[in-house]
Amino acid sequence: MKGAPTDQKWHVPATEDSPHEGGFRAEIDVTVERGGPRYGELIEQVRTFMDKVRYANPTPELVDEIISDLQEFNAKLDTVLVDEWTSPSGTRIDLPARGNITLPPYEVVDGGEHGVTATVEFRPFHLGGNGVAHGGHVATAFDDLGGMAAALNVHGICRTAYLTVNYRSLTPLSTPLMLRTWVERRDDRKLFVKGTLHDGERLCADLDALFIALRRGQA
Ligand SMILES: CCCCCCCC(=O)SCCNC(=O)CCNC(=O)[C@H](O)C(C)(C)COP(=O)(O)OP(=O)(O)OC[C@H]1O[C@@H](n2cnc3c(N)ncnc32)[C@H](O)[C@@H]1OP(=O)(O)O
Repeated sequence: MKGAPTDQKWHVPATEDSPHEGGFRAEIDVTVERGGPRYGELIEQVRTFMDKVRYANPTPELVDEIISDLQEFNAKLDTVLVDEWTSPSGTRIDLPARGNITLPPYEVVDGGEHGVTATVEFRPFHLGGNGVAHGGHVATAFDDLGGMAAALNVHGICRTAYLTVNYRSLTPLSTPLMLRTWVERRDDRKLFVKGTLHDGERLCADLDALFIALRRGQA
């Protein structure tokens, strides 16, 4: 179990009356095959690159060289672009944060209708200032894992209506932290979600959020 609970039914096949038009796809094609066995290493290299860029002070010559290398990489990827529904970044549930490069890497250790428990590690590039995590990245982790708790509770797609993060103490970088989210109350399509982020015993932040279960075909 890494980017999502693997004992849940993620692959939802489309039926005749649920065409792939408008709203979320009727068929969410979850597979751990796309991108191949080393796709996770690619994502990890991208994250490491962002860590280095955040802290490097390159010479103008090195900047020229890296731009040229990146242009080559981007041209290679241009030949294999697909839509969001079939890109491995975001659907590889076997990888930290489902292989989604935009998320702080987390690993789900438990997840179901009762809520989600995950370890999350903010990377050096998630720096806010003075050596600790940027509050926006903390909110991103809460949004994704709060949304996952809501989705597992209703067995459907949910969108964030509001998300309040209380920053209780500093959130360290490069440290395994424990993030928990759970649905405290459900009122029809409204899911009131709570969450906590701990560094050991210390509470770094907590969450109070509302997620709305989407109607069929809703964007
Ligand atoms: C596993 C991966 C998980 C990933 C999770 C990531 C989640 C995200 O980041 S989603 C992106 C950020 N969110 C958005 O862009 C949402 C933008 N907003 C919207 O699309 C809509 O406003 C949406 C869907 C939230 C609600 O719209 P809609 O479905 O028409 O519901 P609507 O009728 O307005 O509201 C439903 C109920 O919620 C209440 N509600 C809606 N928004 C709010 C709010 N901000 N505060 C309080 N109550 C609210 C309404 O009052 C209503 O209550 P009641 O049923 O008691 O009258």
